[in-house]
Amino acid sequence: MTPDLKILGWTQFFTSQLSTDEIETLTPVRIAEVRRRSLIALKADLSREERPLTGELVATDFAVGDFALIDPDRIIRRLDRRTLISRKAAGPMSQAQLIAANIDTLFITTSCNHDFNEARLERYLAIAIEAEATPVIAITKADKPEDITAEEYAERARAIYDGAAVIVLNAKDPDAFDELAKYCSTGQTIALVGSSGVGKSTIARGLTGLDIDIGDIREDDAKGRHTTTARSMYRMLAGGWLIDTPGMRELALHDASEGISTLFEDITDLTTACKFSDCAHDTEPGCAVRAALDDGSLDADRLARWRKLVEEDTRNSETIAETRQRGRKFGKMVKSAMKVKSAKRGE
Ligand SMILES: Nc1nc2c(ncn2[C@@H]2O[C@H](COP(=O)(O)OP(=O)(O)OP(=O)(O)O)[C@@H](O)[C@H]2O)c(=O)[nH]1
Ligand SMILES: [Zn+2]
Repeated sequence: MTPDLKILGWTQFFTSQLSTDEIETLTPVRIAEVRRRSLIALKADLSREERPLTGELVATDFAVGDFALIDPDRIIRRLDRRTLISRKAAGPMSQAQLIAANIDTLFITTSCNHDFNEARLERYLAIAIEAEATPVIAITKADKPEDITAEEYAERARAIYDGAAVIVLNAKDPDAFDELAKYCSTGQTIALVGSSGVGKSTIARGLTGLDIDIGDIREDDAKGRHTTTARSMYRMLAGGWLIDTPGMRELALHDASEGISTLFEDITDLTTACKFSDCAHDTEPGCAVRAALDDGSLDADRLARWRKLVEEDTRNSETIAETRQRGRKFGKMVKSAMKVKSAKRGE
């Protein structure tokens, strides 16, 4: 294993998954693009090579940012991920779609104006924590704050979660990137999320020196054609990688109960102190959550946001679980129908 692989974001975590045989015969790569029937593999010399998806390998099992092993002709296997960001796909078949793998830091972007919103930040924080990526809150437009000062926005952000660094910046100032750069050095992989207009593309351009538009990659059109071949992995000036895939823009919360528990650790702790284990924190006697509200140690707004987030997560996670269940039943039905057919044909 050559140390050059570090340039791709490779760590001991991935080396430990390889057999001696694999180390001798196969090439580790990072997946830079997932197409319908092939993958674009990024090699340690930074060249890109296409490999067809053959045999058991299907596009839906891969995400941009995954590490895999290839030989001169094929993809051999995907390696276990360190982190994974997925989303709930739109439409009735609400499956989880893989958005990006092995992200170290998620820059949650907002700005010093009406975009700043605790509930929105908490939703992204829960996603980052659940994915096991380090959340960093980047607040742009510090040069023209609205209503309150930039430092006051930073204070509000810091009050949300002490596990996230908060950086206030003017994304149009080249010096602003010094503070972000420490998350972007060789071996590191980042992604940017946030609403339209908060400055994601401005930050991405500053970090890469490339003329890119974050979140602007169109998804497949209704006829299932790929409408774009835009890249999804960009090398940053500091040496790391920025991943921007279709879907990063519409991240919705799902299966993030752990992320929510960590983010709202105070409330999680209170709920375990309620008299009834299925307490709805409503009118039940012995409710520790209500007691905290009453003595002023718990903020009512924060509790309301927690409730909404838990509800959203539960709703979305259920649909995904149900879809999976349906899919499995359908698969079984097809299999048994085929068995009947082949039995009829005397196979
Ligand atoms: N003054 C100031 N303007 C900024 C800052 N960050 C971004 N802008 C401006 O805000 C506008 C939107 O920035 P973008 O980088 O396009 O925002 P985005 O998040 O990529 O938005 P979408 O492309 O719509 O998703 C542009 O005109 C930027 O020049 C900042 O820190 N200060
Ligand atoms: Zn309770």
